[in-house]
Amino acid sequence: MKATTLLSQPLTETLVEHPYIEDFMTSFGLVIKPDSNSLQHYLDHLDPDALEDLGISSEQLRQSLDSFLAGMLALSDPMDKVESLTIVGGVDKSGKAENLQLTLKPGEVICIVGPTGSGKSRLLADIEWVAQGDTPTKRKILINDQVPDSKWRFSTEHKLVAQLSQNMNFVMDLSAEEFIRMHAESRLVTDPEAKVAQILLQANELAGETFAPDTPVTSLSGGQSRALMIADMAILSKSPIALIDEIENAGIDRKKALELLVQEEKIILMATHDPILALMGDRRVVIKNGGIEKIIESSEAERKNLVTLEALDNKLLALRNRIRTGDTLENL
Ligand SMILES: Nc1ncnc2c1ncn2[C@@H]1O[C@H](COP(=O)(O)OP(=O)(O)OP(=O)(O)O)[C@@H](O)[C@H]1O
Repeated sequence: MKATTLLSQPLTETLVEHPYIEDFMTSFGLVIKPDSNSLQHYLDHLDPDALEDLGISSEQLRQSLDSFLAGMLALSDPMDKVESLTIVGGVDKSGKAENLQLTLKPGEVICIVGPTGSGKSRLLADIEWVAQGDTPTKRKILINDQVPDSKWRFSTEHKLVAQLSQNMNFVMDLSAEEFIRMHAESRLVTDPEAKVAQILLQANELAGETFAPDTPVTSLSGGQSRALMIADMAILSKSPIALIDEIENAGIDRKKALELLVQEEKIILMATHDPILALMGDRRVVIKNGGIEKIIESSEAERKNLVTLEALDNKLLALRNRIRTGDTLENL
């Protein structure tokens, strides 16, 4: 299903095929009915004054709907299986060749490390854009050892990378359960209710503080909304690559979060300088001056130190909790 067809066909068809559009409009206080007009016609004829009363402009609504539909269509379309992703080296900022070919497989966790401005985001962007020597780094990305089909690049329906961004700005007035159900509905899964239940369960396991299914998404804490989005990404997203900026220590079980994504056979790329997360990764890609300088495999000796680091982390977490509850730190 192309977004253009979705906009031009009669609403009687669109709303049956994509029931979540109705939920989307309802969440903004708008009514949409199945009739012979198209979604485009509906959007073009919304009363600007009524929208103003609802606190949203026509452009904002359109933008929000576009990104919402892109996400939904990406979720609902079957994808080819990605068995491997290969980064073919390009050049660093001085033009020096990287001279490497790095192959990543599903179930692997790769950390991207390097100083500020070194090119970590650029590497992630090269992967997301499926670069073919046409970015400043001149890197090339292969999928299953081949130059990939351009659909990965140009179609919002085949997203290679699912990104967990740092800020979760929920604009919709929905409960956690309704929000997840809306995602699940767009998938042709046999039992969407079971998926919804599974996501809520996993999210609660990841979140430090549990939340009820009827909690409005806007009332979730930072850790809870992140936990919800990680569980949603692991269980519903079909994108074979999960890209995660730092999973900060916002009351979320980072180890379980990673395990959940690994279990779903995704390639996980994480830009982080957190020692615990770095050691949980299989490999660390070190970026310097815009190029991949080296690749470090997490060693046994490093992994052993994970226990010590976790103990330190728990100690800091306990101190943080004391600060949170108004305690003082004279006695550690
Ligand atoms: N190989 C390269 N050749 C040319 N320009 C590059 C190369 N790699 C990165 N750059 C450019 O360098 C700038 C900084 O890179 P980037 O934003 O990826 O750094 P970063 O490591 O993510 O930084 P931060 O940690 O501050 O977020 C960007 O403008 C990026 O496009």
